[in-house]
Amino acid sequence: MLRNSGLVNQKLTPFKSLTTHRLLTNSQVVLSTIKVQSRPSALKQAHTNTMSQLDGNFDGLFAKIDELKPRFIDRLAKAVAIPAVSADESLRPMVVKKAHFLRDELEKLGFQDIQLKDLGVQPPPVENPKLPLPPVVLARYGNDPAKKTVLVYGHYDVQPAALEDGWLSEPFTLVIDEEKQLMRARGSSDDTGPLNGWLNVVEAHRELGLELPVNLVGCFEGMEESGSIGLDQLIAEEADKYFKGVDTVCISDNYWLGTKKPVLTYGLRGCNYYQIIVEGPGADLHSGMFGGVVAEPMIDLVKIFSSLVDSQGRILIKGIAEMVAPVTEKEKELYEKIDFSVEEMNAASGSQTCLYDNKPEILMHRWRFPSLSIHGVEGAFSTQGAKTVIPSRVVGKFSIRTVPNIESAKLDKLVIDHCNEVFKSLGSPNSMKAELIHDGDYWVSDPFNASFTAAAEATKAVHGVEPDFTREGGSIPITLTFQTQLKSNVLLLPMGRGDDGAHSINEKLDISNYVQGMKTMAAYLHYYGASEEK
Ligand SMILES: C[C@H](N)C(=O)N[C@@H](Cc1c[nH]cn1)C(=O)O
Ligand SMILES: [Zn+2]
Ligand SMILES: [Zn+2]
Repeated sequence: MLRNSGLVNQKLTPFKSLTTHRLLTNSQVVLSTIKVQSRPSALKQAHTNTMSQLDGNFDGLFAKIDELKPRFIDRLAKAVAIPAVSADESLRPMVVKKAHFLRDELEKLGFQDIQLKDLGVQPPPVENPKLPLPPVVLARYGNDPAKKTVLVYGHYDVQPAALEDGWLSEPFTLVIDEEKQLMRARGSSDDTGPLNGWLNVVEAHRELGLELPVNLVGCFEGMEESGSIGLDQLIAEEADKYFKGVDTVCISDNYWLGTKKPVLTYGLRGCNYYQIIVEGPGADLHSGMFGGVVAEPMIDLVKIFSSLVDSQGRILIKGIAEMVAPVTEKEKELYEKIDFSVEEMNAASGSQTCLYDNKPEILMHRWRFPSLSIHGVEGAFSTQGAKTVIPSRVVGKFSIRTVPNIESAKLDKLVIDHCNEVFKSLGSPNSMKAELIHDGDYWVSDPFNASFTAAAEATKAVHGVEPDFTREGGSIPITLTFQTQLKSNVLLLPMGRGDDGAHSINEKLDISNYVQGMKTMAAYLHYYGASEEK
């Protein structure tokens, strides 16, 4: 049943299927080692020819994308209907099912050499030691040595979602809001919509009988929302095999900063995710009988939690601030030029809870300072009502978003030592273990290369404006691995808006962002294919 609380006069349509119903620090060093090679003139000619197939104008291609919109929405509806939540062990079969769905779609679209790469079982910490990791789906479209090769990455897993969290409709049913012209479902923006975008771009070319201007290599994973476990190794193994010849990498898995201006992204924060396990009594206890008599794990956990961060968002763990790269004068100028406002920030959070009252501070705290977030407690009473229980075992979850020049291993040691010291100071008879669940490094790149230029041209062709160049507060753990292992540039080309509600309730993708996003992807491939440099 659709729940429509809070919105009046809203037309809701559950979608029926058509057929069935750093500024530069670490990466600067890496980039300086990438050689820009001139391509032989015959190859340049080939690229110019594919570009000239369009006669320098995208009208036909864009019109085809517009025409195929219902089919593309249908593909998205089918994809989001599979609850591929990588963080929920019980839903792992659904993640695998979505990989199979993706393979079938790729097959139908004529992709070649489709492979489902097995990554083995999930390493600890994990409840089920035999839990299989979902496969990485590899596919290519075209293998013409005269063309450049673009690797497109996306993830088909999603964050958890439940109607009772406050969704207006079933999270795994695509609902079209006709009035707002948006599509609501978990994964619509992060990242099923953008991933589908690449498939749709291929379909539009096929329908037009238009040759793709580049060779496409698809790399689609099912563990991004859980730290991309296993993918680093696969990329290292396939760098000179499946990924041989890749000229550049394009990732569409982040968001515009606000709601109006398209952006291209050259930086991400990293994410180190930890858990604190506190164990005490042999079973959950009656607080009337045992309260004040036994040491309560939840009280110890709350004490440790409160020692991590203050209410102004300042991290209290010693040694972290010292690792953060200092802000430079040149850098400060950049923030002023970005199109963003405190009001947009408040609108996106649905509140007036922003800790800063000016754009540069907001942007710096989102992009270039670390943050520590406390996410939740496993094992604690969390439903409605007033249960008088003492939980016997609680697992607290928190993560730190990392930035240049935080060293991941050093951070882990600082965090775990801190938790051990605080717990020791409590004098509790309970036991406590603090550990890393997964990590992924930050990435900051140089946006002055052919791929970013092509994306800027594509943005101009679709939206009529120059994009802003932004960094992203979120993380895509595998980005730096692509850059270093494939010795290639990486471009982040977002499709959705800053208010899409990724990871939140009522995640959505505006229909215009889906359609314009695909046009931008398509034009990007044409501009990049025709460019003279990598
Ligand atoms: C930006 C991207 N779409 C995203 O949401 N990434 C996740 C990845 C993650 C999950 N755990 C650790 N990293 C994120 O930034 O939370
Ligand atoms: Zn994502
Ligand atoms: Zn995400």
